[in-house]
Amino acid sequence: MGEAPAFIVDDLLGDYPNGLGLKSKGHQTAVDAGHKTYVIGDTDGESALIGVKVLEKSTGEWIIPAVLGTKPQSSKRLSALILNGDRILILKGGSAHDDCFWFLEVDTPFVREQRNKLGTEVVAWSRGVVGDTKMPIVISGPSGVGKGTLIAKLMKEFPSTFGFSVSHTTRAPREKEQNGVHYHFSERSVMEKEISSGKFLEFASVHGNLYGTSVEAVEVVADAGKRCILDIDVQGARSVRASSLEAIFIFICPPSFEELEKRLRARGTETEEQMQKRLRNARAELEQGKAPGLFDHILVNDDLETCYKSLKKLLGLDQVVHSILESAPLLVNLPQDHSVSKIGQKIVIGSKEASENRYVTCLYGCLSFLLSH
Ligand SMILES: Nc1nc2c(ncn2[C@@H]2O[C@H](COP(=O)(O)OP(=O)(O)O)[C@@H](O)[C@H]2O)c(=O)[nH]1
Ligand SMILES: Nc1ncnc2c1ncn2[C@@H]1O[C@H](COP(=O)(O)OP(=O)(O)O)[C@@H](O)[C@H]1O
Repeated sequence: MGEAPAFIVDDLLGDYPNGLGLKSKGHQTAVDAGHKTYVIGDTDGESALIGVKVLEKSTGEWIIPAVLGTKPQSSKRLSALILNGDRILILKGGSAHDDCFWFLEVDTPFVREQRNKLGTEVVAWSRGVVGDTKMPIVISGPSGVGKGTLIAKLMKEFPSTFGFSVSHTTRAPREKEQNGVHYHFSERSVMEKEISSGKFLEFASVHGNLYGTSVEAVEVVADAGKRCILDIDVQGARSVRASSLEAIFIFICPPSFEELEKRLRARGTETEEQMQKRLRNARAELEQGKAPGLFDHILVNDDLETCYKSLKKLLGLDQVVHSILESAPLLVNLPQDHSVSKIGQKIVIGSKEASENRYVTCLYGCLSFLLSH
């Protein structure tokens, strides 16, 4: 294989006029996206985290954007590449495999929505994941339909494959629920503050309480190399659909409304008043769940074992001998001295320290490394 054309984005900084406050080149990198230039790196010389500044090219105005998501620690050597015109892949030289590449969303539907909501420039970080991470699974359905039961069965049968996204909620814990396992139980004022600081991928008010999926909840599962399961309501599913997190959306229906009420009563976790509220909301949720375009699959949970079998089938698990982690990801630490370029659908990371280029296939939010020869 010949030498891939290397493109080190740091080189771009040489093209900038003086007086832009840019520091030593390796600590920063600049990428053009439409009529804006994003300068990423050590932007104030003080923070230990990677900063972002945006240059509006038509006016020459610098903007400090609102930054959502967990910011990466700064690095001595950064390079970057724009993907699909809406997100920037950032590589941190000399970093460990679990910290070496990140995505900065600059114009995805999620960022655009946040920009409209906040009325300011917005960017959003997400950590890249090495390995063949499959798409997260979003499971929705009315209270008492059996979402938790089905998810528990899946996690029990495939413990090394699936990880549960532990949501935050302001509702009180039920008797057997553990903080940090079933939910992160939170005060409303704390959660509201965290919502405005951009901690959540999505959030919604459900049955009178706040519920939200933090960016970290999904990252923890991905970092463990597992496939993430989200148990969220229909509003949450809609937000995830609008975000750049690609997922499979499954809606669980009861065989009848009477059966739903029976299950909810038999579970015995709600007061009569709460139960009535959940049943009222169930009617609307069932209608929204069946609306076209939101859910990829609708399963009726009549007989539990039959429904569980159907769930496994649509997740491609029905034939699987229990060793999902067959192909262990090839873990590499990104060398300090590297270059990055895009050739067709492939992203090529060239390394002067290694004799060969490392070929990387880019899936969204996930890079799987394939060594080339
Ligand atoms: N949007 C959103 N909904 C959530 C989240 N976590 C849980 N939910 C939903 O909130 C609703 C109430 O959940 P919960 O109080 O545990 O009651 P249950 O559905 O009766 O088990 C359910 O529809 C959940 O799917 C979250 O992080 N975001
Ligand atoms: N297919 C089923 N048939 C009968 N009962 C079920 C079935 N699926 C779940 N259940 C029971 O219904 C109740 C509600 O299930 P749960 O998983 O807590 O629902 P959700 O998480 O959707 O609120 C639980 O007591 C559970 O044991």
